[in-house]
Amino acid sequence: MFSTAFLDIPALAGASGTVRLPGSKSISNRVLLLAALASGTTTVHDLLDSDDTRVMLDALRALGCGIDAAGSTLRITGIGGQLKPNGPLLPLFLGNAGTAMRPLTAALSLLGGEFELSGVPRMHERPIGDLVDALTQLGCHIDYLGNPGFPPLRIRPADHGTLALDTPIRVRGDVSSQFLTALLLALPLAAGSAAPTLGTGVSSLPPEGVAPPRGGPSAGRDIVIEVVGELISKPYIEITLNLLARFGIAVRREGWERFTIPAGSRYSSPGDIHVEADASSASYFIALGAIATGAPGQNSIRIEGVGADSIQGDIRFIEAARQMGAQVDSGPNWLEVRRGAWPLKAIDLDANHIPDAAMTLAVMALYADGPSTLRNIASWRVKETDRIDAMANELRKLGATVESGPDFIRVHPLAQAGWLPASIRTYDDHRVAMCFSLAAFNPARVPVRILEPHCVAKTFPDYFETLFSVAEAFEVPVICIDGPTASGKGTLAAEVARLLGYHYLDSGSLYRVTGLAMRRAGLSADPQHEAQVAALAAALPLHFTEGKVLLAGEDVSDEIRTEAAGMDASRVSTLPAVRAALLALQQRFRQLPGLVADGRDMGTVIFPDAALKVFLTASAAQRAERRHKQLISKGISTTLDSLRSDLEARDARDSSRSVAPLKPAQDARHLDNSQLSIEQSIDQVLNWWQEKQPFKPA
Ligand SMILES: Nc1ncnc2c1ncn2[C@@H]1O[C@H](COP(=O)(O)OP(=O)(O)OP(=O)(O)O)[C@@H](O)[C@H]1O
Ligand SMILES: Nc1ccn([C@H]2C[C@H](O)[C@@H](COP(=O)(O)O)O2)c(=O)n1
Repeated sequence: MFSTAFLDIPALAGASGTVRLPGSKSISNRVLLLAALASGTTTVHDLLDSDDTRVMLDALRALGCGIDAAGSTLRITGIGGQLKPNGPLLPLFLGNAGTAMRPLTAALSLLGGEFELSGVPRMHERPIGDLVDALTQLGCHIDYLGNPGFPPLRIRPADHGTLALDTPIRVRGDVSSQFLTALLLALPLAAGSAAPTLGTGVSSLPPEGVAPPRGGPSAGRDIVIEVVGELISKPYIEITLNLLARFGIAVRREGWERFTIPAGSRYSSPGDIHVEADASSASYFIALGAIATGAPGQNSIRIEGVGADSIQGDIRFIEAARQMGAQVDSGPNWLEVRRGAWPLKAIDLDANHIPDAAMTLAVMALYADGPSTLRNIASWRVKETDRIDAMANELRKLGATVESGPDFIRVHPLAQAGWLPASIRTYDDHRVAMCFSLAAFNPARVPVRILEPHCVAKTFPDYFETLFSVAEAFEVPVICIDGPTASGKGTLAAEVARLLGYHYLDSGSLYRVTGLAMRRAGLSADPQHEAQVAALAAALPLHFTEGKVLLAGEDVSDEIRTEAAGMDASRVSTLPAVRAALLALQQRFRQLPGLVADGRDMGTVIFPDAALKVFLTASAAQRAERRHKQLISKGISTTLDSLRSDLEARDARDSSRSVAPLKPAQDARHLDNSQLSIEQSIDQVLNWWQEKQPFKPA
């Protein structure tokens, strides 16, 4: 995941290949709650691992569920609809996860116990009043701890004997379908008791030491929910009903107005359950297939984990994408998408059935042949942010003309000359971040800056990595930092790479490993061994992982850092055949979203077209002192004098060799950091980099 302050996506030329997407958020959090309420153990496969599922899991753990994770499989031992009695007040933090806040509010109101449910500030602006009204009408006790109608909430135990289950429970369906989902998921707690009943006559005794089952005299009867107002986002209700059925609750539906949970309903674990890949997340890659072309013969994006027969409503995004011109093929659990009509065809769509995925259409509209209108999307205004305003603002920054109203957005396409390089604000909304990445395919070849890209952690932590695995840039940006030994190149380059979210190449380590391999093979850095050492360099079984350098699986990170290994590297690097053998390996590090490379010839030979080249120096005295400190801190004893004469010898050899000598590139910027702190050097390089970027401040 990119945890940087911003992520610059260079202009993208095309995309092709296969992506496997993370599990559906909607299915994951519903399955987690149902598994928690059921008795027995449920094994969940391919669960989404994200912020929203993490807050749900934390809450369920706090409620007493057993949770064991192994790879992409999770085993949940449910509480069987029973809380341990007389627990203390339990505070539960639910982040910005509506799929946790709403259903847990309903379930905890019926479970008994005292709870305080809170979230991030935006969660405290997301309405929950209609659900609280429905639960209060039923006899549950919920208090607002902040603004009426919004979390945070305090929940106190309800008296199950007095729950008003004789009359239908009425809930509004026109603000968020999650209110109805919450009731459907939770109300079997009141219907599923096996205590004496009015309707079925079934009875049994609770196990010893466990609180009496929910329900009391009101249990054992059908529970009816009536929807007030036109129900929005119906496909999400279908997911809810589908999963309830998997857990043994067969809800009867009459139209979209009336839902009946049959008397005696009781959650029963299906044992194993698989989570489909997220259809809303698939929308970005369906759009990618529709917008981008790939190399000849690789002209499609294949999406694995979800197919057209998905139970998720957002799968109907495919219909909208097809309407805009995408060619979509599908099979069991896969989709394949390629560009059809180009430019895309403008669309006028009632997008009420695909509210989340429809945001992707708003960005696709920039590539269309006329204005596109998305209607009936008032729910966008009460999501992670006001998505109508957010999309309109950010699309305008790209240069687009956008009209919007209470429940619609109209986006005009952009001509090549109209595209602007924009810093996209993401409003802590994962979907804003993800869909605006598609703007990087613009024909004007301007880059796109995504601010706070880590917000994708809500549902798709590796979104950008997945995009970059199939996308191709016109040019991947490179920053080169060359200079003599111990000038601080590595320290500076690694930190600049981290702050920009770029890859990092420590080219010296390749020469150091070659020197080590040479020694181990009993060779020397002399012309008579040049071909053999070059052959070793060309086939180095090298692997970089978590800051370690592995040679044929062996961790050689420390061994290559000694002064003797540095000298060997310096010697081996004078051999032209070795340098040639390492050329392609170094250039392969140039990958999206960018690269920071340090060494001696990064700017002169390996990446001569780099956008920024820095030649870093410091006085020999300073460098010897820094290296001395560095070695002493590692417990290696040495003297300042010997270090200084070694580094001067190394500088002399590196600068005087015939091939790719250490020297500043003609267009390099010089930075003498003798009197600068590490932070000052980093700031200087980042300022130089920013000066080269076309983005206006956000
Ligand atoms: N501006 C600076 N001020 C003070 N110390 C610094 C500065 N930059 C780097 N250092 C310190 O100097 C030491 C050497 O830095 P570093 O290993 O990054 O140098 P290098 O140029 O990559 O060396 P080599 O080429 O030998 O790998 C480190 O301990 C680092 O913390
Ligand atoms: N691009 C490079 C990088 C390194 N070398 C050689 C010369 C150095 O003395 C030696 C070790 O490099 P360090 O790890 O100290 O950066 O490797 C080179 O020739 N070209």
